[in-house]
Amino acid sequence: MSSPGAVCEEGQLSAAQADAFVGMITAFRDLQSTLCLVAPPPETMTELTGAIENVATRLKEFEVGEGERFARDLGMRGQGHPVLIPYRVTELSETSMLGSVSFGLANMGGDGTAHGGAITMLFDDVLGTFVSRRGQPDSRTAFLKVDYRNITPVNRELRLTASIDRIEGRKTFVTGALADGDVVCAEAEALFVRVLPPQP
Ligand SMILES: CCCCCCCCCCCCCCCC(=O)SCCNC(=O)CCNC(=O)[C@H](O)C(C)(C)COP(=O)(O)OP(=O)(O)OC[C@H]1O[C@@H](n2cnc3c(N)ncnc32)[C@H](O)[C@@H]1OP(=O)(O)O
Repeated sequence: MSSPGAVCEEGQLSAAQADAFVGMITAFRDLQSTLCLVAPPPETMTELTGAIENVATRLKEFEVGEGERFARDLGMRGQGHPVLIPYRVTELSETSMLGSVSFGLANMGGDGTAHGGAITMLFDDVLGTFVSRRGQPDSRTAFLKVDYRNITPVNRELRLTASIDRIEGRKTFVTGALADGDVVCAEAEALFVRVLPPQP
C-alpha cells in the first residue's frame, strides 16, 4: 500500500523504498502515540519491551554509513525521520511556502496541546528545508526565535506558512507561522547561515 504523501523527489530512494520506509516510520509514530495513552500491567510491559527490543535488534542488521541512511533522505519533508514532525507543502514560490501539519499525541505537552519544543523543532525543520530549496543550500540555523501566541492543538490540521524576508551574503532571514483557522498559534523568526568549506 502506498503511504499518503510520500515524497522523495530530491532524494536517492526509489518510490518503493520511500513508501516502505515511510510505512515503517508511520507504524513507529503510531507506537509512540499509543504509548502516551496506555496503562498496561507490568507483565504485559515486560513482554512488549522484549518485542520492541527484538525489532531494534533486527533493524541493526541493516545499519549503514552516513549518506546511505534512509532517515537522512531529507527530501521527504519530515516523513522519513522517526522524530521529526511530518508536514505537507501545498504551495511553493521563490520566496514563500504554504503547507499543513498535524501534531500527534506523541508531540503532546499536556491537555491536548502540542509541546513547545515540538513546535520549535517543526519550525527548524520546515524553515531549514525551505532555505535549502529557495535560499541557500548548506545553511545552518544561527538563531531561531519562537513566539507562542496561543495553544496549539494536537490531532488537528494546522496551516503552516514560511517566507524568505531577505538574503544578505551567506545569511538568509526567514519567518514562519502556524495557525489554526484564523488563530495564530505560533510565529518564528530565524537566521540561516551558509557554511563555508571546510566547515562540516
Ligand atoms: C539535494 C537537495 C535537497 C533539498 C532538501 C534539503 C534539505 C536540507 C534540509 C535541512 C533541514 C534541516 C534544518 C535544520 C538545520 C539545523 O538545525 S542546523 C543545527 C543547528 N545549528 C547549528 O548547529 C549551527 C552551529 N553554529 C555554526 O555552525 C556557526 O555558528 C554558523 C551558524 C555556521 C555561523 O558561523 P560562521 O560560518 O563562522 O559565520 P560567522 O562569521 O560567525 O557569521 C556569519 C554572519 O552571520 C551572523 N551571525 C552568525 N550567528 C548569528 C546569530 N546567532 N545571530 C545573529 N547573527 C549571526 C554574523 O554576525 C555574520 O554576519 P556578517 O558579519 O556577515 O553580517
